[in-house]
Amino acid sequence: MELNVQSLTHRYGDVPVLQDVSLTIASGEILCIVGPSGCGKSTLLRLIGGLERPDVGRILQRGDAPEGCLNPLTYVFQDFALLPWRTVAGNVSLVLEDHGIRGGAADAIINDVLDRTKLRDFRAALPRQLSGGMKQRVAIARALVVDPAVMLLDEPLSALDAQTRDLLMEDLVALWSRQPFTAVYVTHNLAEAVRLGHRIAVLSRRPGQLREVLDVDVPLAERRPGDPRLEALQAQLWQVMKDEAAAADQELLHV
Ligand SMILES: Nc1ncnc2c1ncn2[C@@H]1O[C@H](COP(=O)(O)OP(=O)(O)OP(=O)(O)O)[C@@H](O)[C@H]1O
Repeated sequence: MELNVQSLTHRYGDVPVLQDVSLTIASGEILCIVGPSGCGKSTLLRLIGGLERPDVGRILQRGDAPEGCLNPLTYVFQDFALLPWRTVAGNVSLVLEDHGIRGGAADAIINDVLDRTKLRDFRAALPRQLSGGMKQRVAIARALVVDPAVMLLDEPLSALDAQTRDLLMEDLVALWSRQPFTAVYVTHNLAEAVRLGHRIAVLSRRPGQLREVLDVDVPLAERRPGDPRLEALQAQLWQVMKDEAAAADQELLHV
């Protein structure tokens, strides 16, 4: 399924947050959204996911969701948002229960997704027993279990240390390589964007306007930390963002 974001403009009270943002997210593509702090990245994701309605503009979903898709759009948040009293398998199964899928049919789907996210040995663990990286794997498994048409990820790795972030990025690439998914991935981390995005959309400071969309021509599976092609792209991104980030920083200081 392709997403077509058309001329989104949004404000909260007197504060304009997004200004005339248009984007297309192709089926099977990971689009990263970067931009200075407070420029409206999370707002854009919420509008795309239908959690809020834009003041102006619209989001069109084109094409069919995958066969077996239970929810066309699913979220992965920075803070994992797991139910602490449910096991790993229990957190992942919740949405299946909501759809009336139980017993053997549910087990087969859960086992598959736990295998794909390297969680099979942890199915009976509770969230409090897990590291941050494992908790986020559970959140990713919970998002994948509905076979979404599009995954919406809001700073999913920001709460994790650098090594864990790197492992999770490898896992996301492996997941995508095995079974490509469509994703919109918000991050303030440019290294993450060049590692995971097929394209990277750069927003200006608030109100966020689309400054540039860069293609990352290196195949996902070939991307490694320290790759000079990715570092050059990251430098190019920073060049686009630098003045905007500095201005956004000043705004925050003087509020
Ligand atoms: N529900 C809301 N009500 C009022 N203002 C809001 C609401 N949500 C966000 N804002 C404001 O809108 C602006 C954009 O917020 P948003 O979280 O979308 O930006 P962001 O780019 O994701 O920020 P960050 O990089 O800091 O996470 C900010 O000024 C924020 O304070």
